[in-house]
Amino acid sequence: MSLNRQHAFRKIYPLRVFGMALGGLLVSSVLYEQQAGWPLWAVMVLTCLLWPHLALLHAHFARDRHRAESLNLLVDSAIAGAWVPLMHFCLLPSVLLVMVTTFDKISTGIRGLWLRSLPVMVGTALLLTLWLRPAPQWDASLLVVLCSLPLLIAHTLAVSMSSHRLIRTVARQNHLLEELRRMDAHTGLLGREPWMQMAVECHEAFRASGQAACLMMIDIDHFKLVNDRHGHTAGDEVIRAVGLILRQSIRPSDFAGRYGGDEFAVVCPQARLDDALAIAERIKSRIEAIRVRHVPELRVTCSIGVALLRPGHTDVRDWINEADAALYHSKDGGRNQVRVVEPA
Ligand SMILES: Nc1nc2c(ncn2[C@@H]2O[C@H](COP(=O)(O)OP(=O)(O)OP(=O)(O)O)[C@@H](O)[C@H]2O)c(=O)[nH]1
Repeated sequence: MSLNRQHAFRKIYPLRVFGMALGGLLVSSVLYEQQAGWPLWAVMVLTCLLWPHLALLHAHFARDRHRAESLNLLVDSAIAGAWVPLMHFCLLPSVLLVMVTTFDKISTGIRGLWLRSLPVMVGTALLLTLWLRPAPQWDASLLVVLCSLPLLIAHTLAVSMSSHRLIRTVARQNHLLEELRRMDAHTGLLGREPWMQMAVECHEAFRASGQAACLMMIDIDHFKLVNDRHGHTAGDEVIRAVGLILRQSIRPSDFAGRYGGDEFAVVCPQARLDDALAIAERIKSRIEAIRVRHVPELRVTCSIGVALLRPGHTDVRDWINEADAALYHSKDGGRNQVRVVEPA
């Protein structure tokens, strides 16, 4: 049983005190209009003013507080049902009490609670009707209408506010889920597909408005050896460190993704080749400085290929291929370097 469910009664307590007090105002107006005797006034004090505190004590001292609070909620329904015949079926307050109590059950989110509460409410109303046989007095005076308003307004406001909160929470969580779906969990960089999507958009912007951009492919050198010599845990730490370095080395407008196992890709929109080369050199030297805990002798380098977006790149694949070709030149040239393929 979750801690939250066990402590829900504390959250319900002030709402019950407030709601029952407004219900008490409504019931009192009917009792006043119908010139009820003291026993009914005593029942009103017990059910509307004392009951919320008794419910708190009941849940607080129960072994299973969630179960006790569920029972309290059913007692709320029994009270609402009882007041229908006790108010001689006065239409407006009766409907209001029944509706508010039922909506409250639905809004607890406890599965089937409102359905279980209905027979309790109807049963109590029926029993008291059979016992007391009250003569119906359907009409509500202006005083009763006025005394219904606080409960009606407060309940509508409370329901709207809680739906508003719920909608905002769901929207926030959806946004977070979408972010997580786009991210590579290991490095905090974009996953390959979302990165590719953004690269396509950048390529389209270039075709539409000639907006310059550079792309770099980054591959860790001899990473298989890192794994073989120092173990996969050390390899994983290197991958994580490279992810962090990329995030810290690029400009806010750039975006970096994990392209494959030990291969990363960065797009720098509105960057000239010189700007991109400066970023690439920064990344290269920061990767050289990586040190892994427990493996002080481990040294890491990377090779980087950079390509400027050109009209000859008919789609994003051409652009990536050119950066890849530059990366292979860098590997062939002895690794740990940044290369650009000079356009033919
Ligand atoms: N520890 C770890 N290893 C990975 C991960 N992803 C890929 N690898 C390993 O990275 C290695 C990549 O090796 P290769 O692409 O063959 O090349 P390399 O050893 O880096 O050599 P060069 O690229 O030619 O310098 C493979 O052995 C993969 O198993 C990962 O997330 N963690």
